[in-house]
Formats: sequence, C-alpha cells, structure tokens
Amino acid sequence: MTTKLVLVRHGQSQWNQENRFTGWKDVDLTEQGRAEAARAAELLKDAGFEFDVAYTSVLKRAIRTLWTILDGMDQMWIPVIRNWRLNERHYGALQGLNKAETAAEYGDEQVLIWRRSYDIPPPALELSDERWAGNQRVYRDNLTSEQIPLSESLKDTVARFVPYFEEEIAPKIRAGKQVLIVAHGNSLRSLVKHLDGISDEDILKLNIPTGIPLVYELDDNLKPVRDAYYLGDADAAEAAAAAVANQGKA
Ligand SMILES: O=C(O)[C@@H](CO)OP(=O)(O)O
Repeated sequence: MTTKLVLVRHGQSQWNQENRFTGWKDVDLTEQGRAEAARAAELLKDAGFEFDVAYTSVLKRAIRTLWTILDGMDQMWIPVIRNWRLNERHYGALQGLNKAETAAEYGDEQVLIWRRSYDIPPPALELSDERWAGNQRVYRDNLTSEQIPLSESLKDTVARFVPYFEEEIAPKIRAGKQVLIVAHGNSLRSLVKHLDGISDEDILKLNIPTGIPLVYELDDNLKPVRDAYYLGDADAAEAAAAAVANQGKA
C-alpha cells in the first residue's frame, strides 16, 4: 500500500519578512504568509486530499497556517495535535538577530554553519536570558527543564522530533491515514533527512520554502516510492527554496 504524507512549512512570518533568526520566538504570519497558507489549501483541495489527522507545533505561525489550510479545504473538523517536538529548531543566542547583518559581522561561512550544519549548534542562551523558553507557560508547564533548549543543532532537533514521528505519527500513516504535518523550516528538514535518508553532509544544501505543500508517497516501511514533490509550480518552489538559502548572506 502507498500512503501520502504532506508536509507544509508555515507561511511567511513577521520575522521571515524582517530576515531575523526566529527559532522558538512565537511570531505570527504576515499578510503574505496568510495568503501562502490559503494558496496551499487550494493546491491541496485541487489535488483531492482528504486528511484524517493533522500535527503541528505549539508556535502560532504553524498553527495559523494549519487552521487556514483546514479552513480553505473545509476540513476543520479533523483531529489536530499540537506538540512542542515539532517546533522550529531553537536558534539560541541568535534569536532576534538579522541574518544578513550577522553574516556581515561573522562571515557568510560561519552563518551557513549556524544555519545549516548538522551538528554545530548556534551560540547558547544564558538561563537568565529573558528569551529563555522556560519563562513561558507553554514550556514551563509541559517540559522538564532538561527539555527546554538553550540552543539546538539540527541533530538535537532530529533527536526530539524523529522519535515522536516514529512513535506517534508513523503508526497512523502505516494504518493508511492521510496525515498533514505543518511545521517549520528546520524541524521539517530533520524529518526530510529521516524519510529520504539524507547524509549529515548533504543536509546542508536542503532548504524548504514557506507555504508550499511537499508530498511524500510512502510504502509500508515508510520509504518513499518516488521523489517527494511540491504541489503547484515546481520552478517557483525551487526559486523560493533558493531564496531561503540566500537569506544568510551579507
Ligand atoms: O529563523 C529560523 O528559525 C529559521 C526558519 O525561519 O531560519 P533559517 O532558514 O535561517 O534556519
């Protein structure tokens, strides 16, 4: 049996627009981001998707994207599960800084390592930093202090998200349920790495554009039976991914 799994990165956020490292900062969608989410709904509706369950993070840019997609598809009734394990990779002390300005200060190469390397985390937050996620009820009440990151590499994101995917989401896909996951650039990179078996080196080159549904067709072992593909205009998706790559240049 082949089952489809759809991944969507949230639409453009306020800090995407301002080109700032975002991570766990809970910024909302821009008008353009809302329009991207509405367009994603159209593409999914036109392709005939009927979802059984949806997963998202506890960050509003992803939640609102999911709401907009389900609203546009008239499938708002399906179960929605929010979990912090789908959150964006924590960007540590870089959260809030402008990416191009950071590249001008530290160099494009260093910013590429912070943004895209597999196992090198950005500089860590101090526990006393007001940006520390433990100051917010959503994390203080639901996570242990060890689970609240001060910074995360992609490897750390894989370690918190992929086991959740395997334990919670994979059984639904194996049972033939049509699953929608709305998450973030780097949390989705960690899942794509897992599904496609991308090496630690090659994952550096992978960029995911905002608001364009990425479709996987998976066999019973959750191996892709063909390359995953973006719905809609493939050239536009490729150009949007290239633009994401360029955000970290001076
Ligand atoms: O800022 C972030 O949290 C992410 C996603 O928006 O950015 P980047 O593409 O630089 O990893």
